[in-house]
Amino acid sequence: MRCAHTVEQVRAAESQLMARLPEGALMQRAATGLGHAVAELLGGVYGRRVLLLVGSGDNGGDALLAGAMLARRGARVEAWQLGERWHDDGAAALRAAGGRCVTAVSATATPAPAAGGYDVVVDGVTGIGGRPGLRDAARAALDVALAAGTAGGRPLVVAVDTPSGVDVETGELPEGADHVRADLTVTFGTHKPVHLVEPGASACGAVHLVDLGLDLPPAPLEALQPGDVSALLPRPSLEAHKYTRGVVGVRAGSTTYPGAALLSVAGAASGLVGMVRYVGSDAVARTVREQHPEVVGEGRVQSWVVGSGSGDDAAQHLRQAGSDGVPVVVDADALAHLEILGAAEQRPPLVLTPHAGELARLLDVEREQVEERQLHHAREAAARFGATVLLKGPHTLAAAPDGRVRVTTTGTPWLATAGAGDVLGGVVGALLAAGLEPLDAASVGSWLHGAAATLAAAGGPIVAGDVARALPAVVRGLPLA
Ligand SMILES: NC(=O)C1=CN([C@@H]2O[C@H](COP(=O)(O)OP(=O)(O)OC[C@H]3O[C@@H](n4cnc5c(N)ncnc54)[C@H](O)[C@@H]3O)[C@@H](O)[C@H]2O)[C@@H](O)CC1
Ligand SMILES: [K+]
Repeated sequence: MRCAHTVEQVRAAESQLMARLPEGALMQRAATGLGHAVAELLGGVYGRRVLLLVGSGDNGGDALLAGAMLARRGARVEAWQLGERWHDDGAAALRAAGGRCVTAVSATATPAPAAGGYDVVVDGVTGIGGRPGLRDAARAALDVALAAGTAGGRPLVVAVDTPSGVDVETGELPEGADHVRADLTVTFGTHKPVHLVEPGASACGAVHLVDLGLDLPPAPLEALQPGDVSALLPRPSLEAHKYTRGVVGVRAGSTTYPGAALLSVAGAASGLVGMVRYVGSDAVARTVREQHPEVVGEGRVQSWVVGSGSGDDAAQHLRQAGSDGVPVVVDADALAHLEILGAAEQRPPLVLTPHAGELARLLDVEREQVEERQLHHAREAAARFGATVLLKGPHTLAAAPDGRVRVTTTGTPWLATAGAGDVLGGVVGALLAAGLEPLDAASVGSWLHGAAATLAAAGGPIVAGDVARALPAVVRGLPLA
């Protein structure tokens, strides 16, 4: 599991560990990891040109100590002091190693870059102690530094802990203000939300975690890894029969949108449960069975998938599904009718699967607000509706009512195609029927769906049905649990 902790949790764990270590040992651990990561990125150290942008806190201290390590190994290292003060021991170490320190850098007094430019700019302006946005001195220094590439092109950018200027706790970008965009972010101890949550995650580039040996509490934000998915995936036991594996019911599609029925069923019928039932008009049910002969009609189920392409029938389907008391995936047209299910405490467990526009309507905000503050709005909706919310997008979030969130890191931009959401709803419904808790079903379903899309796409275009067809191969390729 990739875990992201809050700044408060990180600080508590760091102070516990610091109390047991000699002074400065923890920062030295961080700086050593940072120095190695920069060396690896550059493919060597000797003769490389390194510029450190150094703020007033310990983030800058990390940069200075890593710079000293690189200077000792033959890099030409320069540090620009962007705050009124900086980490004195770090600056002394850099000087002792032969590095150059430029103090009192301001927006109006930005130094001329070294002749020949820089291979790498290390952003040590702010880390977990920073407020969102870049101050003028940092912005001006960054502009000058990024323009000072070598003959090989613009310098690479390595962010220390977090790209300065982004909101560490939420992954939000400061409105109207600037932030660093890194090629590589080297973080310490654990991930922070910005490393996993968009739009900030994209500003991190690749993320490298340096272990500090922190003793951390459970994380409020996680990203499943292949081994986690494998461990959570329901697998048939030796004694299994079709009913013990779970039965999922699909109430989706209509004569106007028969494709939604076919794709929801395709997701549900990708082999993760013992049986799939379809409930809808006779004409659509016939089409479904022509393409999926294994699908049967109405009867007992362990979960429902409701709403995609249901049109005017969505409310009625949701009421009927909700009256069974089994978990329900509420998608598309059904999202507008949640009140039909009564008060939160009377409802069966729900997984809502909105995209940003649908979630905006549910919360009565603008779509842009949801896109800019995805973590906030996913959590807000999960708490307000007492449901697991799968906010679909380039980096889908699964939020539980208790505040836990999982980020989906699989997927490909080719997945932005009509009907892909219908397949996802079917997969999540199947996992609910197979016995997973709503947060597990939503996050595992989304992970498998993204991985199936990547596998099917293989770098090229796909349609939604390809995702469902690739799903068994993704399951086969999971590491052994
Ligand atoms: N606490 C620890 O034990 C460890 C901390 N480490 C490093 O220390 C960092 C945290 O250090 P700090 O708590 O000193 O905080 P930071 O260095 O992240 O930033 C705080 C400083 O930046 C200034 N600042 C805040 N917002 C700013 C902005 N928008 N623009 C410019 N300056 C701004 C503040 O006035 C303050 O001086 C971590 O991110 C990590 O890099 C590591 O060395 C590992 C150990
Ligand atoms: K930084």
